[in-house]
Order: sequence, then structure tokens, then C-alpha cells
Amino acid sequence: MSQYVDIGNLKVDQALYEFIVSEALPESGVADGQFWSDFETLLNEWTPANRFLLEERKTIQNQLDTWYRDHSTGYEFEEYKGFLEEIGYLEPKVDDFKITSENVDHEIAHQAGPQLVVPVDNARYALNAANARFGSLYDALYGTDVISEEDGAERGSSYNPVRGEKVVAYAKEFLDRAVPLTGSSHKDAVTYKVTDENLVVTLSDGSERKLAEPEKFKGYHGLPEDPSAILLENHGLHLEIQLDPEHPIGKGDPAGVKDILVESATTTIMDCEDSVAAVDAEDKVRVYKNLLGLMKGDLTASFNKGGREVTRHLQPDRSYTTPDGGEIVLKGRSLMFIRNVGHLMTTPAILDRNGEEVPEGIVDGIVTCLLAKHDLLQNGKYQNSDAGSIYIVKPKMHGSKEVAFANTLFNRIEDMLGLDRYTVKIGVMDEERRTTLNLKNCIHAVKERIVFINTGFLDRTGDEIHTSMEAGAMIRKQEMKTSTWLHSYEQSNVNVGLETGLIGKAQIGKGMWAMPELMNNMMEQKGGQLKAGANTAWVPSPTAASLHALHYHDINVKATQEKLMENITDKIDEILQVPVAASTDWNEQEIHEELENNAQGILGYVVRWVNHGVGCSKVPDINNIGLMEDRATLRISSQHMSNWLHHGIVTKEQVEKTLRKMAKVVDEQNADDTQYRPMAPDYDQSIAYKAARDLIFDGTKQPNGYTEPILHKRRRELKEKAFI
Ligand SMILES: CC(=O)SCCNC(=O)CCNC(=O)[C@H](O)C(C)(C)COP(=O)(O)OP(=O)(O)OC[C@H]1O[C@@H](n2cnc3c(N)ncnc32)[C@H](O)[C@@H]1OP(=O)(O)O
Ligand SMILES: O=CC(=O)O
Ligand SMILES: [Mg+2]
Repeated sequence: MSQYVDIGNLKVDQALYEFIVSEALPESGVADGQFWSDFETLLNEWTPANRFLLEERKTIQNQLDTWYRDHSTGYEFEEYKGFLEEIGYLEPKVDDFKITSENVDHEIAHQAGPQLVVPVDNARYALNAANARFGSLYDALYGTDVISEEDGAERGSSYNPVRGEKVVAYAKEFLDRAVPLTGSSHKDAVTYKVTDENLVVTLSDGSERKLAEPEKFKGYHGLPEDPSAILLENHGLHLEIQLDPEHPIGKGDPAGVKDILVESATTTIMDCEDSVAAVDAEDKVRVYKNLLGLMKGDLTASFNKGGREVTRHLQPDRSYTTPDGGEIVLKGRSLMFIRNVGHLMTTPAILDRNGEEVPEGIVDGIVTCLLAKHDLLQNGKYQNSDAGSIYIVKPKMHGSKEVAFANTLFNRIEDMLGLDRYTVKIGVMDEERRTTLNLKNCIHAVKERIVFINTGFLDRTGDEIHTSMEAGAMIRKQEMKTSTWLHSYEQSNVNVGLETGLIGKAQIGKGMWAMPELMNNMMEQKGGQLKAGANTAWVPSPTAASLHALHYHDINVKATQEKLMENITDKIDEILQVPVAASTDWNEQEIHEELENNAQGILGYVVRWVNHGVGCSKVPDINNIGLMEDRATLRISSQHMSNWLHHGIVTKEQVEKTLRKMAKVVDEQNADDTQYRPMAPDYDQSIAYKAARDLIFDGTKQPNGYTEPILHKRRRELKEKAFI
């Protein structure tokens, strides 16, 4: 239960207060008294504007609901578009402009590469993510389905040499594409050595080869005639051939190659939003503590792995001898962004002068920038931003006024923390329909500090369903992925990013691969995001980052973007194609499948969120494929079920029955977890089950279809019960 400290007219939760005063403020150059008085002023000034924007969301949604109901027998597209313009949903477009963001780190401005996302409340995972700048390609291949288990290549519990051979063959074929030898293959190499500042590779027939592009050789470890590592670079990304003829793997390799390290997550998003469950000050402090540890470089996590106690720290930088005998130092860690929460929620961590919870987005903005200031002041062991910037990702904003609000907030935070103007950079999630349609205006509102746009297609799909809830029954969830609106939204995002000058200054990013176990499919499909114009795309794990990194070697992202610049067209009319089903004559089996799949995902995710405070989980779907579920995927499933219920495709009884059935399935899936509290058979006693029900039965009433109001309420209810 919260104990509050009175600071001016604010009531600040004791735990948060103590963390800020004793850990976050010292050495930040910001004085305690001034900090709290500025905090209060900022809240007084900007809470009303925040509330106003949320009211505007409601007004717009009500107008849309009414319009769709009034046009239930059909409408002309131009009439619809005219209505959207009239209510300000479609904004008048700003004149052409280019962004002017400065002091942007190389990894964002110039280097195309994977972007890893991690729930920052989990120190073990967050450290792993920050360290995922380099990863073992052999491990990523061996441990995933990229290498098939056919012909004796099963994963098994001990090392399988047949599988090992396939891994090595795959990796060397990759080397032949990324850093080819003149007229030969890395498969034929028997030694790698450095002669006259060049990489010289001897083949089994005794002949010698050089790299087809010798300048790709960047450095080495060990002696030139007997190196233990060779550093290469392709498309700006590094890879390291590790040599050790004594190593169990190196021993079996003609050239003693024991592994190939690949530069993987060039950037990482430390997530305070959809992948965490932070409902009160206690949770927020856990999130902030980890972030401070990451910014100062002293975060550690100790845990038992495979029967051994392990303590994880941040990785140091990597140093190599250059071909001419000098030194090259590479960053050992991924460049970190911090994703704040959006404008919607309030937090009980601080109460204002009226005793009301304050906007969580404002608290996140102030506190996370304060934490990141330690990086700028070089108070820690390592440097995150060499360019002196703080990178904040702002999710779930609707239209340019909301982005402008974030911009003003960041101005105020900079003033409050003694930071130069535009030190705080912003990554804008393009994940709400009103932002997609007005993206150029949104970018304009932050043109001096924007460092990315990203198609968060998961939230965006949830918003698509909720926005047009009254328009009719939506197509099936799986069909959304190939629908017109989604395809044009993705294209439009790239077009607008290119048009407003993001190349060389900011990232054009694409969304999450939400099937962490289907890495082979990822390898087949995720390169498509780069061909479509992105220079970064989200991955759910370090392993996925190492594998996705190969796409950046195979595809010349910069050339692709430049080519796409030649064909920029307006996609608004296609984006406005509402995904209402043309026909609703799905058979019983199809309806059943849709319901069960959604219900299983919802329950499987919500039970861990509400009962255990876990914000991101791998939950099996009805085909038993583990899917990454977070609040955005929950938004889709719950809104989809609400939509079908609302339009009579399914009945309340059918939904209740499905929920009860799937709750048992989820209980069984969690049977091995001793901490797990089953939902069946006392469904009415399970707070988690009730949360899942609310999300569906009250889904049409949730603000923009968001799941956080219900999740927070139910999690707090559970925490209070546990406290009593
Ligand atoms: C729509 C959106 O907003 S998407 C953004 C939000 N989503 C995310 O952030 C996804 C983050 N990913 C995750 O949380 C996890 O990968 C999950 C929940 C999907 C799967 O987690 P698990 O079932 O524990 O994964 P699994 O057992 O396969 O792997 C665990 C190992 O991988 C590591 N790992 C998994 N995901 C990550 C990650 N994102 N970052 C760093 N390490 C990770 C863990 O540290 C662990 O390794 P360790 O034992 O050495 O510490
Ligand atoms: O935040 C990402 C999304 O897809 O939503
Ligand atoms: Mg999102």
C-alpha cells in the first residue's frame, strides 16, 4: 500500500521519492528542492492539456461511432473522407519540409540494423538485450529451426555433429555472400592470417586468396601470422570470425573456426510500456532502477542457469588491432532507446494538489530523462550516446496535436533538467490510425528532435478495429495481415519518412516479429521489411537479432531507400479502406477457430499479467505455436472478439463457453508452474479471468480499445487482496 510523502502540494509515493532522492538525483546536477518544485509546476501546467487531448479522442470516437451508425446501409467513399476532414480527423497537410535533428548517434542516423525490444523491468533480459550488440551466429543457427532437423540433424540434449555441420555450412555460405573471397569459398579455407596489412586466406590446395573487397578487413586479435579473431565489415555491420583449433568446434574445422560473431542489435528499446506490467509506484521504481543501472553501467542480475550461478553485467567495448597495427574500438553494447508510456494512463505514484493521480506519461518523461542524464554526464562505466542525446520512444499518440504536446513536454523537461534544447530525441510510434493518416504533420511537430518513425502494426491493428467498431463485423484476424489498409499504411510510413528527409538522420522502422520460435519463417519474410524501405525492424530476442542481422548484409538498405524515393505516392485513400468483412457467412468451424484462438491468447497472456505482473509472455496459440503476446496483441484479440460480439457474429453465451473452455487449456499449459493459480473451475473467484471477460464484454467501451485500464485495475485489485 502506498505511503505518501508531502512535497509541496504533491503527494509522492515514499518508494519513488526515496529512489529519486537517494539514487536518481545525486550527481545529476539537479537539486532536490528545485526538482520537486519544477515537477509540480510542470504537472500543474500540462495535466489539463493532457486531459484535453484525451477528451478530444473520446469526442472523435463518438463522432465516428455516430457516423457509422447513421450510414449503416452504405456510403460513398468521398462522403466518408469529407466527414473525416470536417471533424479534423484528417488534418490539412503541412507544407513540404525536412527534419533537422542533430547530434544523432551513428547507429540511428547511418547504420541499418536490427532493433531489439525488451521489458526493462526484467534486469536479466534487459542486460541481455543491451549486450546483444554482438551474438553468436553458430548458436543462433544451432538452437533454432533455421537449420532443419531432417536427416539426423535433431537439436537433442547434447551436441549433434550432423547439425553442427549444417550450421557451419550455412554460416560459411553467409560469409561467401557478405565477405566473399576472390574465386573461392570460405568453406575451402584452411588458414586465415594477416600479411602486409591484408587478410590472406590459404585454401586446402595451398593457394592463397584475398577478400574480393579487401577494405572489408578491419582488424584482428592475436598475432598477424596466427590470429585468434578476424574482424570484417559489410554494409557497416561487423562480423568476427573466431579461430581456435583447440576448441571443440574449432578442432573439427579445417581453418579452426569456432564461431562467427555477428553485430546484431545495433539499437535496443528498453521498454517501460506494452511489455511491462507496472501499475503502481513499487512497479515503476523497479523499472526506473533498472534503467538507471543501464544508464550508469552498473546494473547486474544474478540467476541460476543450467545449475550454475551466473551474474550478468553489461559488456565492455571490443578492441582490435587494425590491419596497419593501430587500434579500432567497437561498441560492445546496443544503443539504448527508452520507451515511455503514452498519454492515456495516470499513476498512483504521485498525487496532485487535488489528490488525483497524475499523467503517467509526464512522470515517465521527467524521470527517464533524469536517469538518462547520467549517461550524458558520463557518470557511469560506459557511454550510451556518444552524440550526447537521450532517446525516448513515444507510443500511442493520435494525430499531430498529441505529438506537439509531447514536443512541448520534452522542451519543459529539458529546461527542468538543465539540458540543451533538443537533447531529448523522440521516436514516434506510427501505431494509431490518426497518426498514420497525418504522419507528415506529426513528424513536422517534432522535426527538430525526431529520430524514428516505426510502424507498430500490432497496436495499429487494434486501433483499426476499434475506430470502426460501428462500421460492421471485421475480417478475420489473420486476414488483417494482407488487407489493403495495412499494406498501404506500411508503404505510406516509408514514403512520408523518405519525403521528410529521415535518411541520414533518423530511422524508418518496421514492426515486431511476434513468432519467436519460427525463426526459419522470419528468415524468409523479415528481409521484406528492408526491401520495403525500412532501415531497422523489431525483433523479440537476441537470437532473432543475430539472425535478422543477416538480412542487412544481404540487402543494401541505403540503395533500396534511395530507389524508393523515386516513387513516392499518396496512400491515404487505400489506408482508409475499412477492413469490414464483405460477407459474414463464416461457417461454424471458422467462427469457432477464431474465437478459441483469440480466447486462448487473451487468457494465456492476461493470467500472467494480472497474477504475476508479467507484461510480455510467450503464449501458445491453438496450433501450439508460442506467440509473443503483449498489450498490443491483447488489444487486437480483445477488440476482435468484442467486434464479433457487437455485430452478432457470436453470442454472449458462445463467448462465455469458449472462455471457460480455454481457461482450462491455459491452466493445463501452466500446470508445471508452482506459483500458478488456476482460473477453472472457480472462474468467478479468479481476478485474471474477470479481467479477460471485461476486456471482451466491455471492449467496445474501452478508450480506443486499449487494454491498460482493465489490466491495471485488476492487477491492483489482486495486489491489494494479497496485501490484506
Ligand atoms: C507490439 C510491441 O510493442 S512489441 C514490443 C514488446 N515486446 C517485447 O519487448 C518482446 C520481448 N521478448 C520477450 O519478452 C521474450 O522474448 C518472450 C516473452 C517473447 C519470450 O520469453 P521466454 O519464453 O522467456 O524466452 P525463451 O525461454 O525462449 O528465452 C529466454 C532467453 O532469451 C533471452 N531473451 C528473450 N527475449 C529477450 C529479449 N527481448 N531481450 C533480451 N533477452 C531476451 C533471455 O534473457 C533468456 O536468456 P538467459 O537465460 O540467458 O537470460
Ligand atoms: O508497439 C508496437 C506495436 O506493434 O504496437
Ligand atoms: Mg505498440
